[in-house]
Amino acid sequence: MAIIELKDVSVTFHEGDRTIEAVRQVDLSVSKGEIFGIVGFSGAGKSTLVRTINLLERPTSGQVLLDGHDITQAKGSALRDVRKRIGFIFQSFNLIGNVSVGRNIEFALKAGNCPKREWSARVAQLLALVGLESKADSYPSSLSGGQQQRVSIARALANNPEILLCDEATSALDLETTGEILGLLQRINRELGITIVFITHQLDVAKQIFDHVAVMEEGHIVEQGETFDIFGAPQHPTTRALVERYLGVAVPPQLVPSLPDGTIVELRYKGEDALEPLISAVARRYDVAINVLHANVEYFGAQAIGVLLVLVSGPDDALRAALETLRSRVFGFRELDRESIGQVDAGDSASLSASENDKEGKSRA
Ligand SMILES: Nc1ncnc2c1ncn2[C@@H]1O[C@H](COP(=O)(O)OP(=O)(O)OP(=O)(O)O)[C@@H](O)[C@H]1O
Repeated sequence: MAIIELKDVSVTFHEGDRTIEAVRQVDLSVSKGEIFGIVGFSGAGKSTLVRTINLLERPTSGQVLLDGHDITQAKGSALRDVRKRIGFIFQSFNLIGNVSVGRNIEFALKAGNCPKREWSARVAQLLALVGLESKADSYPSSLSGGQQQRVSIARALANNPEILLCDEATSALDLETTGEILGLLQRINRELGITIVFITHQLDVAKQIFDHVAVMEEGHIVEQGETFDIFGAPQHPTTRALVERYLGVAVPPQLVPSLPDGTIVELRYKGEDALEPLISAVARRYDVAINVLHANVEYFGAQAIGVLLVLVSGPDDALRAALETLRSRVFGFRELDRESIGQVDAGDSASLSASENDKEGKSRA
């Protein structure tokens, strides 16, 4: 059952003479209890879209539904109720620096009308949940980034929300701490049944925890579905760029001129399919040479996706027949242009990361 539905949602900003269509006609449905991810280029509209869910941003048109109820125009106590049902965590933690960790959480309890006599027990319970039992009296500045994000998670859960929105919640953290925070969020999702909507530009995050994913570009959702399907067989160029960069199928440019004649093909396959026997069988049957240039296997949840870059060479007819057989036996098949293969990685990685420069550029725009 859908806990969040966005129907034909658009958000338009006006800055002087400029009109910015940050979100365009988005339809989205998030099921109760899942972890739903939104990925895309910097400036694609991800944050704006997610902010419409708790009405931090009002849609210019379209509807936001929570549990089937239209909340788009919620005001006053109805709006407070919506906000209570939805927790929010950010990349920058947003803790109040001059009060203790415990007080940070108490502010949220107060805002949610929790009786004062229950505060101290609730703070202890929340800090235990995030593994920071001993930190109630510490100040945020004395904590590591990962610990600060744990506090912000505890604060976001103070009023027992049904939904947790995470905006680049791990982007400021190192790899190990990211893994710990993702583990905590997964536990919160499973044990407390909290639905999570998570924005990220980090495919590593997406592949570890998303059940479903939506890919955004220029305000539109260009592709959405089960994470494994979307990343395993990406259809849209933006998704392909994300996946190609992540799976690292590019060949170093300096190697390209030295490759023998032939066709370079990217084969994508489900992890359990063994490709080696297929490759040797095809090579033997058509008397062509098949050289593996690059191989990679990545796990998306429990499922693996393999990518193999091969160079197939031989007489024209045999080559065509061999390629057709390979095409019919894998679930992703793409002939690559020699000129472009060596360049895929660098260009995409620069443009896909939500770097500080991107953000500064955006705020100047
Ligand atoms: N309050 C605002 N006023 C004007 N323009 C805005 C506002 N908020 C966002 N925008 C613009 O809307 C577009 C989408 O921004 P948004 O922050 O939603 O993208 P994003 O995909 O989350 O990017 P990032 O990953 O860099 O955070 C951008 O062009 C941005 O400059």
